[in-house]
Amino acid sequence: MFQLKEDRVALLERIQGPRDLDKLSSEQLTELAAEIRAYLIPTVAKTSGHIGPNLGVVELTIALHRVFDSPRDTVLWDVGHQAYVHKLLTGRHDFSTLRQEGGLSGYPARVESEHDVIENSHASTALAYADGIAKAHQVRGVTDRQVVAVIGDGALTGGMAWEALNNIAAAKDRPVIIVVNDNERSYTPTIGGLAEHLATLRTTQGYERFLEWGRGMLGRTPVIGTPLYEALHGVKKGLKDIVAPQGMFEDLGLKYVGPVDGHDIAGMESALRRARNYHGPVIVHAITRKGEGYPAARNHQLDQLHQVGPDSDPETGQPLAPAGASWTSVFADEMVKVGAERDDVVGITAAMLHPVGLHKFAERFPDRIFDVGIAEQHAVTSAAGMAFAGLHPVVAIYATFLNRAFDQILMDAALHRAGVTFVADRAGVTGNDGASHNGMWDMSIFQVVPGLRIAAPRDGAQLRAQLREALDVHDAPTMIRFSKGAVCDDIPAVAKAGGMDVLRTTAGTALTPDVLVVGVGALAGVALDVAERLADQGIGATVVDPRWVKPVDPALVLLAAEHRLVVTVEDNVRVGGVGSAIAQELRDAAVRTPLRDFGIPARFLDHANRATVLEQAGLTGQRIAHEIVGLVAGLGAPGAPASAENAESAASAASAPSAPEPSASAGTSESPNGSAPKVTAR
Ligand SMILES: Cc1ncc(C[n+]2csc(CCOP(=O)(O)OP(=O)(O)O)c2C)c(N)n1
Ligand SMILES: CC(=O)[C@@H](O)[C@H](O)COP(=O)(O)O
Ligand SMILES: [Mg+2]
Repeated sequence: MFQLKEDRVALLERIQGPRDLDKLSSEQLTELAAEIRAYLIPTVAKTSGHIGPNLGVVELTIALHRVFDSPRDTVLWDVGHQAYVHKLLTGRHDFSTLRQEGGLSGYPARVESEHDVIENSHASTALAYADGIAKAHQVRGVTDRQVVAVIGDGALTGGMAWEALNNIAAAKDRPVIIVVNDNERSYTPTIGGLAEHLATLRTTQGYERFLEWGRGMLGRTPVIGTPLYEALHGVKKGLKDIVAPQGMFEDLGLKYVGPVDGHDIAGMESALRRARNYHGPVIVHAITRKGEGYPAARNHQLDQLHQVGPDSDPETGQPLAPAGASWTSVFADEMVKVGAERDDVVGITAAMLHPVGLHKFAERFPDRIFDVGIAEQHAVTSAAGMAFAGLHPVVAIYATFLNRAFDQILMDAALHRAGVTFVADRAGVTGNDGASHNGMWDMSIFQVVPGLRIAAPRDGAQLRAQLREALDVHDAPTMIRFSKGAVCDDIPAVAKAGGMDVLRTTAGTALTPDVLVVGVGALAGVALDVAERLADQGIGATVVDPRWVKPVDPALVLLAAEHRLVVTVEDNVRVGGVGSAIAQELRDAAVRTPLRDFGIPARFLDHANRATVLEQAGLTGQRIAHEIVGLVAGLGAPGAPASAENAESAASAASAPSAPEPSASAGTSESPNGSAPKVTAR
């Protein structure tokens, strides 16, 4: 039974780097593994994080850092959500600030350690990195450094992984060591032919029985020692070769080592040494258990506590405070209703059935749900096929992961006018998962897709309505994007303008409608706050929610012409976002009203909670209103017609840096929008 003893970290404190592991006996290594679990479970319960995946790689990571010499040898983690043990063994012992502002990243981070390489939390990339590094070693004549990539069975279902395997297998003289961390799950059990094949390799009866016998007989007591263990391991391996057919990895040309008990440090070390000494492309197939050593995780039917917290109960892994309605839960419930009304509607997930809210639909319509594995590109094009054959697929994928399916949306869906609805969950700033999880680019990159229509609901009622509107479009792809977390309270419209909802006007006040504030999606509430603050300064504002942000509603252009300044507020990068699209429409219509767009700077943003990151980006009512007051002053006397000169003076008012830019990850790409946004004269 797992004991929660946060103070039991005596051995761990002695591990300042991987080489300190060499001094530990096998008994001490086992104790170290226990200490790591005892530390991570209560700590991550407080901070939030991926406890299940990390408890599944404790022994694997210890063995890996004993056999290889990071950072001389390069150790790569696919997704990287399972790199906490790696961090602990490379000198980072304080996880109390995990995923918090200024604290430890939940993924590898080069700024934290020379042992960290891949910061991107998008799955299925590690093998391509490994292939590239191995090729670089070959070109540069580097022969004394290993490249080791740890990839989960889930990440192995991603297309990029197979592109890399194809390349890695091509060169028998180019060493790449791939450790497949096979715990049979992504969040839920991994799907597809690959999962079946891994199961074949894993569950060959004779091999399994022998493994059990070997484990029992050996007990791995010191008295038996490594030589006998190695010998028996060789016998076990030989047996496996007899009973387990040559696997597809070997058919591909990769040396296959395993399957190995990933929780057996000595066994893993033996397998990793064999792989290291092979001097070619080799796969070590490690069998692990997600949440190992933590009953609350092992018994967690849904996803073995893929992630917990913040502020969850370390004994149970459950949140201490119940969560309210989220954007995702509103979507989940509406999909069940739609599913009952429309038998052409099907759901598609990329290995994230529950996180994207399709689990209820799946329970009700088990024949109309498709989990494609971590294969977003396949999800999109497969959906285009379904649309061609008469279905209306709803493809629910986090906005950040949808980025990788841009070409499929552009060419396989939009070019073919496929009636597919994409639901971009976690759109906008997500925060604690760091730079590669923010869904902050979708309304820019998908702006360029001909025929694609994009909706950004401001609340649950609008999400329900816009989902249905999207499902009524059969000759073009549609996209609905909404944030992570609690759904915004319903905001009623006071009027309509074209397809847009007017949320506030100056009617009934002494104010003239100087400013048109366009509040996009979840930031509609911020737009209303801006208008309230402007009114306090004697500036009249009209607030509109465009609802469908692509294409730009013609009524918005007309409204802009009736105001002296247009302001857009969006939870998306400014570059190429909704504000840019509206500005272009105003230019094309020769409407000279100056426009100021507020959005996220095109930078990689460090992890912090969503509210903090939005504040850092200046996306608060107070900051925006403050800047608008200056801009309106620059436009001249109230009621004076907007002019280029006035706009220029307003532009100079805007040129002074306003909000401090959000803290950015290392390697930040400067962007033209790195400086304060400017009013663009018409
Ligand atoms: C491209 C992409 N899609 C989805 C995700 C979300 N995601 C994070 S971890 C995970 C499951 C990964 O499964 P596996 O590789 O087996 O690792 P495990 O959690 O089992 O250790 C998924 C789908 C992601 N990180 N990247
Ligand atoms: C590692 C990964 O990609 C996801 O597990 C990520 O942590 C998403 O978390 P949320 O579902 O809480 O947004
Ligand atoms: Mg897995």
